[in-house]
Amino acid sequence: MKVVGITTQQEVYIGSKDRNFRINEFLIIMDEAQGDLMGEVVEANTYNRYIPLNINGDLVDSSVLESLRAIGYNIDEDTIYIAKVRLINEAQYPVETGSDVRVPKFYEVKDFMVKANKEEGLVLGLIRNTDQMEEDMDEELKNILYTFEDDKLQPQKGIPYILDLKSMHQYPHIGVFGGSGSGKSFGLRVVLEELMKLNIPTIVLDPHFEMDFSEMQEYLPDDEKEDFSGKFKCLQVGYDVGVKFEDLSPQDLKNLLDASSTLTDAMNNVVDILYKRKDSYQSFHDRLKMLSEAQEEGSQEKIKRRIEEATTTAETEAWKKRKELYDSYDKTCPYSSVKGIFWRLRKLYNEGIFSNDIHEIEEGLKLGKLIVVQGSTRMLQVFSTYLLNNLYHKRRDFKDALYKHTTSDYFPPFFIVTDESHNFAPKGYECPSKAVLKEISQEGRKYGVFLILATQRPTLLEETITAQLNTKFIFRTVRSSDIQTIREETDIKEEEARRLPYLKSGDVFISSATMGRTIYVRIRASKTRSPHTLNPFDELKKYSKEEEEKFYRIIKDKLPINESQFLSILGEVEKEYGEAINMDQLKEKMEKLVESEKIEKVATPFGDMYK
Ligand SMILES: Nc1ncnc2c1ncn2[C@@H]1O[C@H](COP(=O)(O)OP(=O)(O)OP(=O)(O)O)[C@@H](O)[C@H]1O
Repeated sequence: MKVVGITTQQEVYIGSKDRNFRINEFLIIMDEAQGDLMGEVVEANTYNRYIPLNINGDLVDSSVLESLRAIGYNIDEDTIYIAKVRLINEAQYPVETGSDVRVPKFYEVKDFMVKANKEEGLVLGLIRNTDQMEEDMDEELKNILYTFEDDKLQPQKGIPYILDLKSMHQYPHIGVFGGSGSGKSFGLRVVLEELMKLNIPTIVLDPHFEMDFSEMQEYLPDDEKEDFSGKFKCLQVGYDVGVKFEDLSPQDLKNLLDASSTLTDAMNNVVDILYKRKDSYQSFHDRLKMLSEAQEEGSQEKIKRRIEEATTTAETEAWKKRKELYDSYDKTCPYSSVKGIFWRLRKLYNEGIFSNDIHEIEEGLKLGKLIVVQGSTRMLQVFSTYLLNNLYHKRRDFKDALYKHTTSDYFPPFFIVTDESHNFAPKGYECPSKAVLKEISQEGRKYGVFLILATQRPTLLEETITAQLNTKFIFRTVRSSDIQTIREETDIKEEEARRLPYLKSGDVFISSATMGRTIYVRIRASKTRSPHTLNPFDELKKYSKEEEEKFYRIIKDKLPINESQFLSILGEVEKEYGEAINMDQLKEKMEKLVESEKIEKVATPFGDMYK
């Protein structure tokens, strides 16, 4: 392997007769004047005279061919391999043409590639095209992961990619970008497994109900299986967790109502006026209700008449209360805004938001657990605003108290992870969850609160947040507007950007400030799997088989059954089956059992007999 053609201080071409190059592999150029120079292949080509070389649309740099010829390559006969190599550090002078090139030893690249040990970092995958350096790699870096490729679990061949967790103190946030099916969720799962391994408190917003870690991948050998059950907890908004109304500040309440559906200025005003400290849901609800009912009457006279016409003391009292509210607030709180707030409040209540609190989440985080908060995107938008504000401020108060030498309850540093993050921090319009995420993206570092934000559409994510994501995982991306955003927001090179639409699922460019460059990685095989991995068609088959089994168990003891007996057994079957069944359905189910040869059907003078 030799340097060929015109060189610069940053870039050279390398030619070889017998060794094909791979993108992203490292090579060492032995420059006689400047010593060893490390470079990375950014483009690999083969040249054969019958097929003109064409790099990037330009016809081959004739200097490359000339110098190949000059240093003894038979370019008319042989196939020649050519690599474009970018130096890791700029050379002082242009590289000497004709310099020999060799593959580096592990210790020569170690500083570029390994920044943390496996006990303290996140073991996320394998650095692609580093297999040649594996032999003399440190023992503790060997055999620490598997990849899953070509439908098989593959042993580690190359240098592991270990994300340096401690460096996050300096470079705190991570972005995960990639189109549908590119391996984003799978990658997130691996990150979360690693966070659990290290007992890092983590909160995951999971709109897809997929971040469950109970099921192991089928491909995993027994000795690799790991029980995560004590390390994570899935909690559903509205069932397991919610907002304790009594703890809400007026701003929290406004955020919640706004997340439910946008508040006008007048509505904001209504909350400021009508919401009292220590209000319970019921007391606030009743105040809104009674005021709006009084406003519906339309005037003080009409309300007075209601008081006079009341037939019971309770009714009189209720209308007196309404009158009081009407006198105090009618002028400042327009009816439509009161109704608007009332309607939004009811909606949140009906969704169960106020039925619980976040105690379980706080306790889980304090124990170093991964807490998965599940709910529809809308519910999570509403709830996360409250939750994140709350947790972030708890952590902030604790740290601030430390600085000020005052006391505050301990609250640990933690990660916030979410898929579909553009829904929580959209570009171009305001939403309550965006404000808190923006604040954390800008200030979280100080307090030890870290973000991992995944999205299919980086273009739709709030720009000021994207700019704060110091480490970016870039999976396959096809949409040109997203590729453009990625190019603007990361240091990926033009050659890498061109490869983005063709990346395999699970292959990723990791652009990180710690590494100072982009690294091409295969995400390791996850240990656990998503509960949704069952193919929908297999699911259909499984479901109907289970249903058939269930029906068979019920009917087995009643055989033989004549068609004429259907009506008499229907009630009993229905009861045991637990669902309403009519005569036609009963017959259909019996026919299915005949079809699958579980039972037999014979014709008799009294109709069909099943046995
Ligand atoms: N590192 C990997 N190793 C092995 N298989 C992978 C890897 N990454 C992804 N896959 C496979 O590719 C498929 C798609 O991956 P995944 O579900 O993570 O995509 P996605 O980017 O999250 O898509 P979407 O945004 O639509 O959910 C999965 O079936 C998964 O099994």
